[in-house]
Amino acid sequence: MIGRELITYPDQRLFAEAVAARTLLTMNEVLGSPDRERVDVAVTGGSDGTAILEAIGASPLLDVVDWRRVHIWWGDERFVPADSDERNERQARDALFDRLVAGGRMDDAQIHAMPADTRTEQERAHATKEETRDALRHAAAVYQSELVGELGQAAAMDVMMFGVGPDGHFASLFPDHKELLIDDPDILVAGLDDSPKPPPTRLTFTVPMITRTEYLWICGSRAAKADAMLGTFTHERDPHWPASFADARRQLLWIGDEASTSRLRA
Ligand SMILES: O=C1O[C@H](COP(=O)(O)O)[C@@H](O)[C@H](O)[C@H]1O
Repeated sequence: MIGRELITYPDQRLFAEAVAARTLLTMNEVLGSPDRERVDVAVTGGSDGTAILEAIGASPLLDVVDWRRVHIWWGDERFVPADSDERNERQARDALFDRLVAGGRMDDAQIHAMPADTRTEQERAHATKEETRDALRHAAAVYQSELVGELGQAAAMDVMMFGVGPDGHFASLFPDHKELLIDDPDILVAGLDDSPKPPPTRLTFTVPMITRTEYLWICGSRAAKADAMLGTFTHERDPHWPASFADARRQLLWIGDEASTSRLRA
């Protein structure tokens, strides 16, 4: 495992602005490497993920990045219909990407959302457990094919940012759930139908996909995340603390505010 570092900002606003600036500068640095055509970034949902995307949109550094060379992916998604407000994609588009596309900075084809549940309400309501699992397996395979089609067999992100839940989950990898233990390097995306946080059906990057990232940041602000920041930062590959499985090739950071990192600094 690569060494981990903890960074603390005074409050949630400065935390979001700082992660936004770090993301933009890192994307620009990656794009500056010789022979580099594109940068691939996986974003996250939830309160911190959305605050960071809003801060990217408001950042004075927004245009240091050549957005025509940026590809956006998701580390996890709620497997619900495409128009559901629960979609991480919907929240991220509202917070940032719709504006970048409408303003001509990016093309919609650069935004790689995870598949939505295309079944009708009736089909979903009457589906057996096995039918729902089949739908999830199919959706996971579709996203994996898109990753491999775009980035090759060794598909990897340059930058991944994750929120951390109060229970220590990251992506849709939950405490003591079997998807967390997938270690087959050929399985990049998995589905689950028993998420303890609603909705129960979700898609998620697996640990092998996550840990081949260059820059990886676990982001959690506010007091509600204090236990999770402590538990995930101070354990390694502990199934009770999913984000403790985080690893990266170049940089691995836990980023919080004073309230969320209070127990780590005590
Ligand atoms: O359900 C999810 O939760 C986590 C954390 O969300 P938060 O609101 O507690 O910050 C999020 O990172 C993940 O993408 C999302 O699907």
